[in-house]
Amino acid sequence: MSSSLLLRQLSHTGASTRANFQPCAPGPPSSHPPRRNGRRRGAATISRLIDGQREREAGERGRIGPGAASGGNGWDTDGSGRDAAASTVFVAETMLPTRSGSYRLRGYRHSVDGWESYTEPAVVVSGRVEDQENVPVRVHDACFTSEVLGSLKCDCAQQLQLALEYIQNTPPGIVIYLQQEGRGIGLSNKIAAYALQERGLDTVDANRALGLPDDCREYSPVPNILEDLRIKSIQLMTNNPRKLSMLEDLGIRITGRIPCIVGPGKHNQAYLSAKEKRMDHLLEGSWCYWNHDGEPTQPVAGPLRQGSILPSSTEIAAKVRELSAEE
Ligand SMILES: Nc1nc2c(ncn2[C@@H]2O[C@H](COP(=O)(O)OP(=O)(O)OP(=O)(O)O)[C@@H](O)[C@H]2O)c(=O)[nH]1
Repeated sequence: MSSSLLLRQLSHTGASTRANFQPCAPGPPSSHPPRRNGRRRGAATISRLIDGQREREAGERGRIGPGAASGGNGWDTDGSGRDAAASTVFVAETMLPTRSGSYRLRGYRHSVDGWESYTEPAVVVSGRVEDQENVPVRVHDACFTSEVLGSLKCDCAQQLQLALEYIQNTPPGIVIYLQQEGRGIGLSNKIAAYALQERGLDTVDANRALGLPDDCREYSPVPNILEDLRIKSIQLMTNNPRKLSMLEDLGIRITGRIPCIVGPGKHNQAYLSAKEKRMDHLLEGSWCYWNHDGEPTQPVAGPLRQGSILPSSTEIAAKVRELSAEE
């Protein structure tokens, strides 16, 4: 999709330029975790690579790849003790020329289990974000099928492109890219869910039929990365109320929402409608996620809680066979 079309779509919701963007009125005092010693409760420490001994050791053991965050296992984000083992390490920065222009690209490593495993958040930066308020931020989760293969079944790749072009055209802004494929269930589980969607289930029921949560993403790297970049407050580029409230619960100051709506196509119409009807995504371009009573809207599905156990790959494969045979 061309840049101008994308910007027209933002313009439809009033967000085409920074000049005409009106941040939402802030909601009621949020339930941010209190800070201990000036630090956010639950915020992990950002340490530079030089301090990352355990992280280096984990790397040497070859444990790179989806960890607790992407599998959604063992990480409790309900506010009680999420700080225990999470930390984020800045690794390096480079300039990256792309089709949408040049960006600073920053690499991080993030662990929620004391570096037994880790994920690699990447951050795309446009303009000077340090010490700024109201910085447009897109928190984007991996979608191999659309971003690498060009799948038309969802809107993920277009949303990523929209965000990249937005921050390029109206800097400053950042895109935080997290390895949480399939809303956190992982690639093969998402493929299993797609197999069931071919048989008529929607994006929510397909996950449930496999015994998987609707959404088990967690965002613990985000406050650390914002802190590392000294970003004081953000305007979140999203249509997803769950993401807004989860980030707010992590202590992030959200001063506004920038809708991230892309036009529907033949192949993703059903998906977009399920996101709106079943997952409460704000796909009609509303500016505020706070409702008229000043309360944040409630997320429809919580993250996995500590101790939750996902079905094994054998169980998922058996379930797909069983449901296919029932037809
Ligand atoms: N389980 C599952 N995951 C999907 C499906 N289609 C896309 N995804 C994943 O969904 C994630 C993106 O989530 P979305 O619900 O599309 O959007 P969002 O990021 O929550 O909300 P926005 O910020 O408004 O984009 C990516 O990790 C994709 O890999 C699907 O049918 N099933």
